[in-house]
Amino acid sequence: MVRYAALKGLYDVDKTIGCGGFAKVKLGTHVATGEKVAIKIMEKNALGDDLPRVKMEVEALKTLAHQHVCKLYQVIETDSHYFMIIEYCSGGELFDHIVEKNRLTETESRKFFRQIVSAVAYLHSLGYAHRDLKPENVLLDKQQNLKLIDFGLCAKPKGGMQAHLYTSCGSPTYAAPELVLGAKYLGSEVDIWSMGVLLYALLCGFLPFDDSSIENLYRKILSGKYDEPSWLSCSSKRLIRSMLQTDPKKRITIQELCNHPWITAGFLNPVSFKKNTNFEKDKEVLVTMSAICHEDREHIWQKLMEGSRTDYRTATYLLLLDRKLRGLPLRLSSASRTHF
Ligand SMILES: O=C(Nc1ccc2c(c1)CCNCC2)c1ccc(-c2cn[nH]c2)cc1OCc1ccccc1
Repeated sequence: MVRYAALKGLYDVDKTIGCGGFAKVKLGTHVATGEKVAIKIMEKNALGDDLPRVKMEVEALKTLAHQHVCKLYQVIETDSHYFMIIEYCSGGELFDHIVEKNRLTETESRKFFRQIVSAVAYLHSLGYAHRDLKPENVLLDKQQNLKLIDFGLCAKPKGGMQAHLYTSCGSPTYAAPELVLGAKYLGSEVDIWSMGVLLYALLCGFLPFDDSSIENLYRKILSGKYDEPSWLSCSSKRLIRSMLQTDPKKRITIQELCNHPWITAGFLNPVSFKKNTNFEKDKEVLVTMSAICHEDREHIWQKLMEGSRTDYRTATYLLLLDRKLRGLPLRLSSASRTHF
């Protein structure tokens, strides 16, 4: 039987490109537009207690729309599987990019780090904390733009960003001292620490706290002591110190980070967390869709607004919008008429 009957006619499925803990990522093609996508496949009964993470990720990604957050186009749920149709990031992991170049220059690091800060500032402005920021969760698209992935651990505390979280999660190597201690913590503050580890990895090519034994790793994190290689500039060292601050109350905040001299050096303006992608109403895209499915534009837009934001119609709209933003002609296969 066709392995993924639920995708038939909607997405062509190609090779597997990644296997995470409870998910497999395959390359795919959105049939109606011919656009490439990533298909994250999760087997329900293999998810176990990871099931809430999937629901958390879907809910978060449905809300989030930012140029540096990996876009969710569609969610298909069957009795046995979840399929998440996600933005194609052919640049692979930022981690591989760093390893390949040994380490990045200050200018290159700044370009990537500004994009991370912009994405995290946007998350925090909506009351979300990622809580699992690490190089493996930062992908690059074809234009070397950064895309944050894996919102399975992101939290939107009920009491807003000042409410304390307790679940210890994420990977120890990037975990802040208060997380390691199992103390109560603020999602926003642990994200700043993880971004400090990320910035260190960009500039140095290795991690500030690393040890094969988990006890030694924890001891190093709690000490807050790490090497400062000779090639680090003074301003880089100052910025990293302000992020890898063991006392979360003394740690730099996301707002201060957006305006930090190291971040703004060479740029005209501080990092803004304004997203430049909205779910804005695009006439040309709606005209293209209405030509195929013989519905008028308003009716299509209405259904898009009312829909769950994770159906084939939404995927088609967003992928056409992406094509337009890349200056490509809008095209739809007439066979797709029956699907939205
Ligand atoms: O599009 C994604 N990945 C991806 C696509 C194309 C290519 C590569 C990678 C690099 C490998 N050579 C072929 C080119 C892609 C998109 C989203 C997600 C994703 C979003 N939430 N969770 C996962 C994961 C993705 O991948 C995982 C991956 C696979 C191989 C290496 C690096 C990364």
